[in-house]
Amino acid sequence: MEWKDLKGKYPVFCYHDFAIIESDTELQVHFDFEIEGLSHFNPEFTLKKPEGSVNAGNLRVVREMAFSLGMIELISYWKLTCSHQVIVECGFLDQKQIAWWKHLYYCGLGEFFYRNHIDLTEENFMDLTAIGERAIGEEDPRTYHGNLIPVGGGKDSFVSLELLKGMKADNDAFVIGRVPSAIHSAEAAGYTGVHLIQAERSLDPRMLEFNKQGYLNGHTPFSALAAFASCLTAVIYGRKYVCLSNEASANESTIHGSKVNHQYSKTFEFEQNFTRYLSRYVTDQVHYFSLLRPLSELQITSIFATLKQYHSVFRSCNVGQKEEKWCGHCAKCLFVCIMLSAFLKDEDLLNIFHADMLNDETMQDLFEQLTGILDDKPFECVGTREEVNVAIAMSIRHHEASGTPLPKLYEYYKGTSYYESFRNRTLDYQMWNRENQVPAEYAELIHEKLNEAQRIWN
Ligand SMILES: CC(=O)N[C@H]1[C@@H](OP(=O)(O)OP(=O)(O)OC[C@H]2O[C@@H](n3ccc(=O)[nH]c3=O)[C@H](O)[C@@H]2O)O[C@H](CO)[C@@H](O)[C@@H]1O[C@H](C)C(=O)N[C@@H](C)C(=O)N[C@@H](CCC(=O)O)C(=O)O
Ligand SMILES: Nc1ncnc2c1ncn2[C@@H]1O[C@H](COP(=O)(O)OP(=O)(O)OP(=O)(O)O)[C@@H](O)[C@H]1O
Repeated sequence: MEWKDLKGKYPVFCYHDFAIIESDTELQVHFDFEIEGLSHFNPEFTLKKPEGSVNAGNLRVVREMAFSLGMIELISYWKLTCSHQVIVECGFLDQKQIAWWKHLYYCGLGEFFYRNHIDLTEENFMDLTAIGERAIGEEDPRTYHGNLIPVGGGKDSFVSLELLKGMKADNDAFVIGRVPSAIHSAEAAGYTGVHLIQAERSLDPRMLEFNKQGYLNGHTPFSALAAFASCLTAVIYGRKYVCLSNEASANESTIHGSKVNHQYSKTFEFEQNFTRYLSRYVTDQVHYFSLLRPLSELQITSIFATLKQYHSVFRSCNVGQKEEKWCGHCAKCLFVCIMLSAFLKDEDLLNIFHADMLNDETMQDLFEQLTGILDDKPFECVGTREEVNVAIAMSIRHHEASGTPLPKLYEYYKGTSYYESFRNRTLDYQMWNRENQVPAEYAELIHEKLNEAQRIWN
């Protein structure tokens, strides 16, 4: 279906309402969205409550968070028709908030617009109005403490779990959805029982049905959803810090020379905007930051490569996520394999991935996209072109020093001009991206781990 036709046929999208349904053990938020003339959509978000907790739904902060969660959920339904007018009936937004949400939607849907050839601007893609009231309710009398650690199941969250293990008594791991690798990762790091918080998020099946019929579909900013969901959870559990594992490398755009970034809601720009919004409009008790923000993917991998006890558990592959396996064919699998090849031997890589990707010539296109030989990066959560090249150069040197034959993709790489540019490059363990919001006491933990990794690998 053509986006212009759909936009014309369905001009109005409504966020009618959100309802907090609460029992002694559970808090559920039920949303009501509608594309006028097409359908209502009623997704839900469900969270187990801590034992002995009071009625959270009476708190202003919980109502404001639940409303905001709906503001980010709605984008998955809005994208079916890209309706011009979006009317929010169940909450109030001032002009700054309206601009804030439009910026998030526009950048977070950058890949969706690009791949569907939708040439709208941030000014004209949507007219957002809010005609409801600001959330009211009791103020929260508690003082929050401890860490909530959202876990995705890949190497990055393992590094955060490891960095924060000294504070374990005051930590909770948090997983959205039934993601087996994430649940097993948290468990492997010792987070079980009440310290493993799981949230259920349902997608309205009518949206999935419209997808099948050919309505518009594409990437949505899942990490922005994770930001709101984890902060709501931090409020319910009285946790002060929400410690994400997004890295500096996420800031690089996917499409060369443009701002289109698959990982927009993992960027520092989003993190800063989000924390400002949170403290101004919702709560100043929760501090959302990414613990790994000062680091590159290669630095993170240097730490993860030392955590051998987790090598059989972690899964970074989004394709095989539901079956808890590495698909062995996607950009993320190849990217993680290249990163680890800078530190681990070929047989260790085979044990992890059960696929010999570096000898698989069908991976050459993805390999060229990751290195920058081709202009655009794959639409996946992968690191910068530069660090991919540095990892390959490091691995080639290790192979040559030990007299091990080079895998086919690295043999091919040696014949490209990229090899000449990168052949002597190595990881700078002490590199520290200053664009971060990591509290000083946590930064110290990262420095210690980096030094340890440097001692092991040098
Ligand atoms: C697509 C997505 O975000 N999936 C996350 C979701 O998985 P779920 O099982 O609920 O849905 P899917 O089977 O993946 O999708 C079914 C259809 O529904 C549409 N859809 C899905 C989610 C959504 O928020 N909006 C939608 O419209 C979709 O278009 C399909 O037609 O929840 C899981 C946790 O419960 C996440 O783990 C799933 O994330 C996937 C692994 C995934 O690949 N996500 C990509 C968006 C992705 O690239 N994720 C990045 C984050 C990038 C970012 O900008 O935030 C990453 O994981 O590194
Ligand atoms: N289903 C989820 N539940 C809770 N938090 C999540 C979920 N998916 C992702 N996150 C959060 O977003 C961060 C970034 O996601 P991403 O998938 O890039 O990281 P990862 O799974 O930790 O590692 P990798 O980059 O190797 O996949 C995670 O580290 C985690 O903090």
